[in-house]
Amino acid sequence: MIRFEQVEMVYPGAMAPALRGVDLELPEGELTLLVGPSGVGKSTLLGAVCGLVPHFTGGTLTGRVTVAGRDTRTHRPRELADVVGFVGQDPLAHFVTGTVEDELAYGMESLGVPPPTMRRRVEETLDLLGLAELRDRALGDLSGGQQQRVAIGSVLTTHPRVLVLDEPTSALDPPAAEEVLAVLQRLVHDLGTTVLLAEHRLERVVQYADRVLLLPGGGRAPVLGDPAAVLAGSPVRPPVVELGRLAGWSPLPLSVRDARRRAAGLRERLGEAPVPPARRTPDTSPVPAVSLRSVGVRRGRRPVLHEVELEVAAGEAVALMGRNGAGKSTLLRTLVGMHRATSGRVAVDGIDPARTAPRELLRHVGLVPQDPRDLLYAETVGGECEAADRDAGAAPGTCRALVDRLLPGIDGGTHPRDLSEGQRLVLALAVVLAAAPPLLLLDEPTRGLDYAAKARLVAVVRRLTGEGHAVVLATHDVELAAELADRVVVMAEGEVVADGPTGEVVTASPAFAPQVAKILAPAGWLTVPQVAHALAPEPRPGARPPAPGDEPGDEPGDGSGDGSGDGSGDGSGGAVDDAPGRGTGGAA
Ligand SMILES: Nc1ncnc2c1ncn2[C@@H]1O[C@H](COP(=O)(O)OP(=O)(O)OP(=O)(O)O)[C@@H](O)[C@H]1O
Ligand SMILES: Nc1ncnc2c1ncn2[C@@H]1O[C@H](COP(=O)(O)OP(=O)(O)OP(=O)(O)O)[C@@H](O)[C@H]1O
Repeated sequence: MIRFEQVEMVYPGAMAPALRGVDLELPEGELTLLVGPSGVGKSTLLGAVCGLVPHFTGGTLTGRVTVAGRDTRTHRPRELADVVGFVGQDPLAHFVTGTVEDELAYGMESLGVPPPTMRRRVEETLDLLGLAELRDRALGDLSGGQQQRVAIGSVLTTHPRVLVLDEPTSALDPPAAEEVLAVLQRLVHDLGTTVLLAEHRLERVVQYADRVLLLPGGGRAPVLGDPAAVLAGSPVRPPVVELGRLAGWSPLPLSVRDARRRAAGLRERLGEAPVPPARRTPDTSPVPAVSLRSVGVRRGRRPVLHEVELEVAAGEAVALMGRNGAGKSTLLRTLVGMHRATSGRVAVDGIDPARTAPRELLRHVGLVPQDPRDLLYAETVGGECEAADRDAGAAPGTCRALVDRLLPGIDGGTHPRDLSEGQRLVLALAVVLAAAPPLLLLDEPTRGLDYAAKARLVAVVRRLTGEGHAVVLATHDVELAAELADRVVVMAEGEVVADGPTGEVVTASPAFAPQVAKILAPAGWLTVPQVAHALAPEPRPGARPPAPGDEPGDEPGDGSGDGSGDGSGDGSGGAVDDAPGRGTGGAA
């Protein structure tokens, strides 16, 4: 159905091809999961299937890509629209109408679907994606996850034979992600739709995949095959596979269910090993990093936050979780003064952010927004980093060093617009981390990040909390919350509905539980590094067990720091083989 013949793609002005030697065929009626390190070329490959590459991006595509027999280089995206539906990484950029309902209908209108059919499909899709209440809403006034749902819905209504989706669940809350994936699987099984989907959070998707297509990077050829077989040799692996490797299970499990069936022996081995206690809550400094008292916030005329109470101490890492539209981003934006509280009191590092000049505010708090583009203004990565160092009064080179540490191989001359999703996020993170304000706010900070980059981010943030910085992150990534947060705050409908130690909150609901917690329940393990540490045959003298959030090899005094040392520097995201769980005495 989708065929690549010796495909190579070079972007304008690029030194090296973004794709090389892709020669394979994806058969009809299967769900293929596209995986690989950040910046390796996944979006480029998807773009070549729907024609955006090279028609809209420019550059030179050699070889041939055909979809249902049509050559995507000689057919423009419009001429492929009756066959291929595409959901991109940035929904807002692809929206063509103003409201939710219009957007769901637009694709069908352009394909000439009869009005009664259109009406029926719009209603079905509104229900399917939980959008019924939002049908008249302006697209720009939706939360990130709500926008992503609309983007997916607008493509589903056209019933394409081929569906191409780029990280389609990256902004979705865990239950919504499951629903979307179940819908895609039903299309594949019932209608024979061909689905090609790129995703970093393999723990969410791999059990739905018929095949996995791996772009390993570093000049190695793509690998297409059975999911378990491909992931066994893949540089990117979900926690369930990491745990399987650690325990020596063969074949490797792909789902929590498979793993649970095999976990008896591992449970026994772990036996009496103490589950590491939650990290010591840091001493409360006289000035809390965040203090919200009965805070209410409106957006437009809509009340969005109600009576929010929240206190975050210096040195704490707090994860905000909760459904799409619950108010997480609004809360973070309120903490940097972008929204003014209509009631209650907001204090950040002792000041009211809505009444503080931006320059002064920078010294107290920094936000990495949900869309990192909102933070980036310079023409090049290098320029952005220099400006960040200047604004923050940091030593020259600070920001650039952070970029290299999080994701090696990003060229300083690249325009931020031309970065891959993960590369751009890393740049925005580095800009804010370079300033190292007392309070760091991260809104969904893992989109586009491979496991290795995520682990390095955890290490960087951990070091900052260790130095007394407070971190609040809004995230749907339950694995990240388990690794990074001391505390989890759950929001619903603009209110705080739960607030407690990570281990307690995430295991209280299957929606928030990380894979390891599900596999080894009722014991309290949350992450692979914790389990690896407990199994390590000879713990070094004086080594403490890792707490949630610690990265392998990031123990005090161990000097191995960020677990990198991978930098292949080829722009392929390089860091391919240091995912969490390695180097911890993996007693497989
Ligand atoms: N429009 C463009 N112009 C120039 N270079 C680009 C452009 N788009 C992407 N690139 C480069 O091509 C490479 C592959 O990017 P791509 O977005 O395909 O990666 P990806 O695997 O999807 O990454 P991620 O996991 O971060 O989403 C990157 O090095 C990126 O900087
Ligand atoms: N500009 C706006 N005008 C009016 N309402 C808005 C606006 N932006 C967001 N909202 C609404 O405010 C509510 C909270 O949105 P917010 O972005 O804070 O949610 P969130 O918890 O961050 O969601 P997500 O997980 O999807 O990112 C949602 O119902 C959203 O539709």
